[in-house]
Amino acid sequence: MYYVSTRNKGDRRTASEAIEKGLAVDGGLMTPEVLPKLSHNALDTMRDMSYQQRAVYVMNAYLDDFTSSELTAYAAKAYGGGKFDVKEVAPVRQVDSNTYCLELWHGPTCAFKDMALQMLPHLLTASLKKNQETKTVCILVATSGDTGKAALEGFRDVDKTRILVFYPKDGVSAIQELQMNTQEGENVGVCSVVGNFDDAQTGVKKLFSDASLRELLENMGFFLSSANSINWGRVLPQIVYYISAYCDLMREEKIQKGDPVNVCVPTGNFGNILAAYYAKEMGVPIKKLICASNSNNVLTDFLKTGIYDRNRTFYNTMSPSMDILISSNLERMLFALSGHDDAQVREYMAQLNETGRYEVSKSIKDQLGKLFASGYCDDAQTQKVIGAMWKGHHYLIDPHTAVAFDVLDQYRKESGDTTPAIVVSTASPFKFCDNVLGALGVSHVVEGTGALDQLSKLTGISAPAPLAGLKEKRVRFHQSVTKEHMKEQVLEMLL
Ligand SMILES: N[C@@H](CCOP(=O)(O)O)C(=O)O
Repeated sequence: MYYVSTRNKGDRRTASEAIEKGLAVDGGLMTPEVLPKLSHNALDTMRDMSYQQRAVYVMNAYLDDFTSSELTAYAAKAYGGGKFDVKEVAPVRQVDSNTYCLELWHGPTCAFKDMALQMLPHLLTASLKKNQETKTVCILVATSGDTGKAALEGFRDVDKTRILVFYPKDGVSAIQELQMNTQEGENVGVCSVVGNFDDAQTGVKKLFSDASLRELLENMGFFLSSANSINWGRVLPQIVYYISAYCDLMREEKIQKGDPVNVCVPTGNFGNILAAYYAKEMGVPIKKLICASNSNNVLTDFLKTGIYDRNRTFYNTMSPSMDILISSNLERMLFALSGHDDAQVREYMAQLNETGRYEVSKSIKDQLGKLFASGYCDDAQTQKVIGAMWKGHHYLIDPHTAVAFDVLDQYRKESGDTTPAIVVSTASPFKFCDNVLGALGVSHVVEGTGALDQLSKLTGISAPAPLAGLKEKRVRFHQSVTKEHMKEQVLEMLL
């Protein structure tokens, strides 16, 4: 199978080339030329498999230049060896008669990004070898909180890699910031950017297209790649957990093979819900893809109207990982729904770049309407949902997950659709303990890591070990730059 740029189908690469480079040279996103379909007995076959085995089964269909035994070794390292605090890796928990929660935060950094960023380093380093790459890969990451830490942890001290993370100053939670700034490892760097996530992400994308930087780095023995979901190696492992969740529900006899389910995904950069779309296209009976946003509701409006317009107020919310107005992975969706019309995608992206706005064709709009439902939830409502979930179900959820539960509720009320739904839970509530405590009615929240103990005491639930251990960690990174100075920062961090 080959991968093509969403902006130029003529740019055709193997899987290992797509993963190694992260982004196409024209700024497009490398995307499978053809989506593989699950065979008619694939779900039955995977039903009784472990998460690791399912990951190999699914990834095999996409990665022609990797062998099954290579993928088996990566899956064992990524998801085994005690890296996840539950043996199921991505457990599905029943909340009520037709609502399930897919918990994706049992990994080393307590967010769903671990599901892909424990795998990507194996895929990327193998890709370097397969393509006889001698230079060191310099991975640039823009993060609104979760990707950064997961990427740092995944690539920490990985041979032939350097990783540099940019996050928005004042745009991540206190725990997220501490997780990143205390990161250990010889090949890591972290820096805040004055501005919001879009500033950081646009800044990183500019660095990718900066020919003089590329040349300079080449002379220093480096080349650039990405650990954001623009890299196909990030999206692929995320497809696995949707298929796995469906298999778990079959195994638990909550559903029969073929029964439809809805999925509700809190998303900002569109990578997580895009992975659910690919799972659906492969043959998982997903009926509606429900896209949940916070007050940065650019995706809600887009999916309802076909008009993408980022010219609006940017809000810093209590679900910061979704504080995004330029949603990178939508580009892959447009490529799929336009029938791989690279010229059309180029045109939309040029308009987005120049005016901050584009309107998709009627055909794309109609397809979006059939595939997706969308909604958003503000901070006040997010707090209420966290409180109600704890009171009603004794289930502690983080603000992003609360946004998804609320949007699912809105969808059900509006549509009357009672299809069993899987809500995607993207982060441990302890990552956002200050806001979670507030939602549970605590008026005096202790500063810093003390809030972890406070939440633990209040709920009787222990903080995940990697977060509880933050107290002992030394803060290593303090740098902050304006978006105009990110290039200098990259060079400085590499020296
Ligand atoms: N929510 C993300 C933003 C970056 O998204 P990604 O899917 O491209 O990694 C974060 O937590 O950093």
